[in-house]
Amino acid sequence: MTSATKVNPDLSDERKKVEFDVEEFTNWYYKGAENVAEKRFLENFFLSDPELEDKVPTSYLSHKEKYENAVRKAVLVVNKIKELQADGRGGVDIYMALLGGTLGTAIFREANPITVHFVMFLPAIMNHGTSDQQAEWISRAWNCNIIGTYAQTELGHGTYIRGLETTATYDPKSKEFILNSPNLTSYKWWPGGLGHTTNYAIVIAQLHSLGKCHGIQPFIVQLRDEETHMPLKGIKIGEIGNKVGMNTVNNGFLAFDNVRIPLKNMLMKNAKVLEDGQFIKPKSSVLTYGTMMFVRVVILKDMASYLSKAVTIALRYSMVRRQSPIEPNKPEPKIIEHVTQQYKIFPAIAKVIVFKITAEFLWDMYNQVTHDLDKGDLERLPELHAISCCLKAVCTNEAAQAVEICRLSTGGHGYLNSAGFQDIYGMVTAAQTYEGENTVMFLQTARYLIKCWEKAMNGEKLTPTVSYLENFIKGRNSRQSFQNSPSGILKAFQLAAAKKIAESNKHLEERKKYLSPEEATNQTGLELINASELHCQAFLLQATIEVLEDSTKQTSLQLRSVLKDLLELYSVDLALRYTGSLLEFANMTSSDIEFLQRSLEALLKKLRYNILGIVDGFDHPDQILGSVLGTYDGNVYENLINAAMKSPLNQEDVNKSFHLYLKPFMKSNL
Ligand SMILES: CCCCCCCCCCCCCCCCCCCCCC(=O)SCCNC(=O)CCNC(=O)[C@H](O)C(C)(C)COP(=O)(O)OP(=O)(O)OC[C@H]1O[C@@H](n2cnc3c(N)ncnc32)[C@H](O)[C@@H]1OP(=O)(O)O
Ligand SMILES: Cc1cc2nc3c(=O)[nH]c(=O)nc-3n(C[C@H](O)[C@H](O)[C@H](O)COP(=O)(O)OP(=O)(O)OC[C@H]3O[C@@H](n4cnc5c(N)ncnc54)[C@H](O)[C@@H]3O)c2cc1C
Repeated sequence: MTSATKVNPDLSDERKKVEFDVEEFTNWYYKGAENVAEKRFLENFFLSDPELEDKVPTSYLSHKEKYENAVRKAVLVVNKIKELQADGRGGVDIYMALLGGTLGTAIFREANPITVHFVMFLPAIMNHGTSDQQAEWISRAWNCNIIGTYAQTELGHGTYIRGLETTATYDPKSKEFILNSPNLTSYKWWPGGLGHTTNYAIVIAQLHSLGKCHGIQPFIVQLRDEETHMPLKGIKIGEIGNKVGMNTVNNGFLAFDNVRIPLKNMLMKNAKVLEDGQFIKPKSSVLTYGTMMFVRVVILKDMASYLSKAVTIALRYSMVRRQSPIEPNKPEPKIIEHVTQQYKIFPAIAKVIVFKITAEFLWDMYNQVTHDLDKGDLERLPELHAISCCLKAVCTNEAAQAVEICRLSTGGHGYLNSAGFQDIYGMVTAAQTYEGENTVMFLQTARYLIKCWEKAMNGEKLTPTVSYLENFIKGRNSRQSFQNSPSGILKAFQLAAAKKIAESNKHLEERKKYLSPEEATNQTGLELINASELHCQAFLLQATIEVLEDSTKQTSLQLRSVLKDLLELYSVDLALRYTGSLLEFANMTSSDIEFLQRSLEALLKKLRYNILGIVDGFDHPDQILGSVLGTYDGNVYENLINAAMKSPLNQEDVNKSFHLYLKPFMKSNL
């Protein structure tokens, strides 16, 4: 991955000090040399296409130009994917790479305007459609003959989906549903691509039949004419305006005025309406929520890749930027020599690996559970729901925080759009809200944990992600002293999570004596969130310990040792961030904290000369990073001035505003 330009000697010197084989790490990280070759092939295939390159940085485009440029590219990208598939190449992974991920964001800078078509519209038809409905819609959608979105959230309700107000009323005479938006708060609001891109949508609406409401159900609805793209009769549609980030996505609003759709357009794999209007209940009412779960699982993978870009930029920059002598009369060091700077970046690098490992773990679990669901087995659905909710919350919260710290670690230059952090942050922080606001996600997990606690107290067997509660109840682990090792810290977190769940449950039960169960839950919300977060942190650490142990058996000693250091750094940092809970619940003492602090400092020192190999090993070409501060050659000052010269204002020496406003203003006092 060498650059044609001369590499900044500060960075090439650093590379000489890396003790392990960077390519070996890359192959380990992407699970095999074949995957790395495929990744590089795809990156080259897409990024070498001049049509996908921006002549002017997209941040200088207007809102409308940004959107139009993104749609142009989306079409090119899908056509290129089809080209690859015609050559017998690629499956779902290509979509993963291009709809989100690092390659997709390199092309779009913000996001792909048709991501929701692939990530929600299509999966919703697959998950909720009968085989007849799949036969009718899937191939048209897959070939993009129709483009759809997932219209669930409304102006008035996003979280509490049982409160959605759009209605779909069945008319047995015409065998049609009539869709209506009874008031302003029932307008659909936020669906990706809804504004001007899509012509179909999965609409989540309250089903009414034979005078009764049967709760929310998914309907497939045509919104625009397939030829003219004009909104169909009774449909009011538009875009909701520009946002913190993801401005290429064209999130929209939508209202219905007596829009009729045929009976067969309700997705009926789970619940059904018969021709006479009779409603057949689904096996489980939560099956309607399946599409959301799929996206929560996918989000985790994306967090690891977005964060891997941010840390690469921050670390490379820190190895060429020199500022502030540490010893008087000595030259200014690379800013990475300031220990506080190391602490801003190294733990975030460890997080990339932890999030990626856990995302893969969760992906396998998701596939297993959906396979079971297809056979009618719902047993592990609550567990998957619970773990995916808290992981989505912890990983998006921590990624957003870490990206912001990376930006701050690059000082003033990080505030420039050309540094690349703004686009990454825009993507990551959006995920804190979409697909379930994070506080609400923590509360969903807590609801499950409390149930598990009650089961464990009754001696019932628990599923693997919560089995540590059984150990706690049987008295195992509870009297152990705190141990400063990844597995010791894991035990401490499991103990803290178990005790916090127990304590929350105790307070919940106390409150239930004088409050309704729901209000008691509300009053206990702060503790429940805390319990959920501890549970999630324990899970992240456990999954990483297990996977690292297994997957590094075949690696070189040098690589294994660096990965072990990173795991230790991750766990020590985690323990230090949660001292409050560990002191309260996990037999930690103040001397343990002192020891952890020293371990942290020692680990930063130990990793100092190997850490560049890790970010180089993430293998992001400059185009993927999209940052003047993170290029492989480290020539940041040349990059900064070159990027500044691309500003439209720098294309002329004098701007017309001088003659129009400044000059008359400045001369007016004469
Ligand atoms: C096909 C191939 C294609 C190839 C593709 C290849 C892949 C390519 C990938 C490329 C990368 C792309 C990157 C991503 C970009 C994304 C774009 C952005 C998209 C953003 C989209 C959105 O933003 S779209 C809207 C999401 N909007 C929410 O997310 C609402 C949250 N709000 C709730 O989710 C509920 O409203 C809430 C709170 C549960 C209360 O609902 P409620 O009141 O009914 O629930 P209760 O609390 O009473 O819970 C009742 C019982 O349901 C249980 N349960 C609840 N949910 C469950 C569930 N999901 N599964 C199972 N069980 C569930 C619960 O555990 C209870 O169980 P129990 O009774 O046994 O305890
Ligand atoms: C970039 C982006 C893309 C999106 N794409 C789509 C899409 O394609 N399709 C779609 O349908 N939707 C989409 N959404 C909408 C998104 O799913 C919702 O915004 C999200 O679910 C949060 O709902 P809300 O906006 O109603 O927030 P609210 O629920 O109003 O949250 C506001 C505050 O209230 C708190 N709160 C709410 N309920 C509770 C509770 N029970 N307990 C404790 N606190 C609570 C929250 O924690 C938060 O602090 C998108 C949103 C964004 C930002």
